[in-house]
Amino acid sequence: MITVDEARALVLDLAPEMETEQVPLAEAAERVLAAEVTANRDQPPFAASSMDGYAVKATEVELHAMFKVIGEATAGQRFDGTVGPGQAVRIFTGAPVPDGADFIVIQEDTQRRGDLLTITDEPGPKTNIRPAGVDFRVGSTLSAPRRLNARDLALLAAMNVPAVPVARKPQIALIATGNELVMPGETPGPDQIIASNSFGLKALLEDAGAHVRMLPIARDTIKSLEIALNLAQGADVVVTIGGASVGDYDLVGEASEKLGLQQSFYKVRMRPGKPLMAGQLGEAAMVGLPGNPVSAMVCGYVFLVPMVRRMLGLTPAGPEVKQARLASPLPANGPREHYMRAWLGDEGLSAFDDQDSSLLGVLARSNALIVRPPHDPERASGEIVQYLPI
Ligand SMILES: Nc1nc2c(c(=O)[nH]1)N[C@H]1C(S)=C(S)[C@@H](COP(=O)(O)OP(=O)(O)OC[C@H]3O[C@@H](n4cnc5c(N)ncnc54)[C@H](O)[C@@H]3O)O[C@H]1N2
Ligand code: MOO
Repeated sequence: MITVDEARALVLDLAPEMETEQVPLAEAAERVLAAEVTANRDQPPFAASSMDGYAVKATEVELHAMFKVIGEATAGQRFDGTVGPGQAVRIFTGAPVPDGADFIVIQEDTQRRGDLLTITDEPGPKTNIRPAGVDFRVGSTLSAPRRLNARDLALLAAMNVPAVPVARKPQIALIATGNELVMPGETPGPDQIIASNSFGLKALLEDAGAHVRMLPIARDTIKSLEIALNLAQGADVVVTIGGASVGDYDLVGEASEKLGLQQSFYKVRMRPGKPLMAGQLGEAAMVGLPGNPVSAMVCGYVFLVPMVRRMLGLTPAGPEVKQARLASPLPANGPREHYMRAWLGDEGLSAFDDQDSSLLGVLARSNALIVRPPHDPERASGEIVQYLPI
């Protein structure tokens, strides 16, 4: 059986690179910027007042100094003249600083009667002027690749960039398999349960930047699986859930091989997630996840999210392994790399007692997966271990 790292490398090899498409800025949130963007203007494009007040000459600023107000500068309409000795221009936040002025006295420090302005409080040394280009200049760049967040979008808008090149969203088709499954909201028969994995995986993969299409549940027959796999055509990645193990009704491998799957690997030395399968199915990459709900989700974090990141051109593709102190001890690990559901709090990491791979409740109460190497010995409280934030 191959290791998790080997399996992830093979999965990443299957991940197709996405082309670039242009999207309007208003639709670019969370998309992956595919090429560096360059500002073609300075911001602010002129020296601007940062306060409401009066533009004067700095050398004339002192308590009780008096000025004649000769005009007004607003945000959007500059004062065209020049501020001379003894003169002031009424100015508002964001307005261009008039020629001849190099200091803004805030209005709270002044008293005005008609055109006569007096400084009534010590203004202090701050000029209240934002130099031209202090935020960014022509040629400033926003680097790529990057997932565009709210802050990036505000900056791009200020740069006057109306549309951006982004990586096309990977299209992922999700196929739940099993005679026992019905959709949430349906009435299950006495031996049936609700298909849950697709919902967790859809949220996880869309959060990573993919577009996910949930296909109808496939039943445990070759024919039904073939129909579902055919419906998945057009997807960049086809993900099946369940039917991956060795039981008589675990037919995903057989059905996909009938359709021409070139298998890359089957089974990984990990827990949960052992019966993972991956390969190339026509134009698409295919990943067959184990059906146990936690196994499917853990494989989502460990393999599918990295795959989406690779397709989007993000680096590193692999999950970010962190380190933290154990708040409670851990038993020795077995031969498989173990991803243990855990809670990371102020005291450190605590693994949940029951790690059975059917327990979604435990997964929902977790915010970390402790990563245990094969044959890791017992660990005491206070020891440092590796974990994935989830
Ligand atoms: N004799 C062996 N039995 C099993 C082995 C093994 O090595 N030898 N491996 C076990 C491990 S580990 C796992 S993981 C599971 C994987 O099984 P499958 O991928 O074949 O999954 P199913 O049998 O179809 O389902 C397992 C379990 O999960 C439930 N399930 C399936 N799909 C969904 C879904 N979309 N939403 C919610 N729950 C789902 C299903 O009802 C079963 O309870 O095999 C072990 N067996
Ligand atoms: O590999 Mo299974 O996923 O341990 O439950």
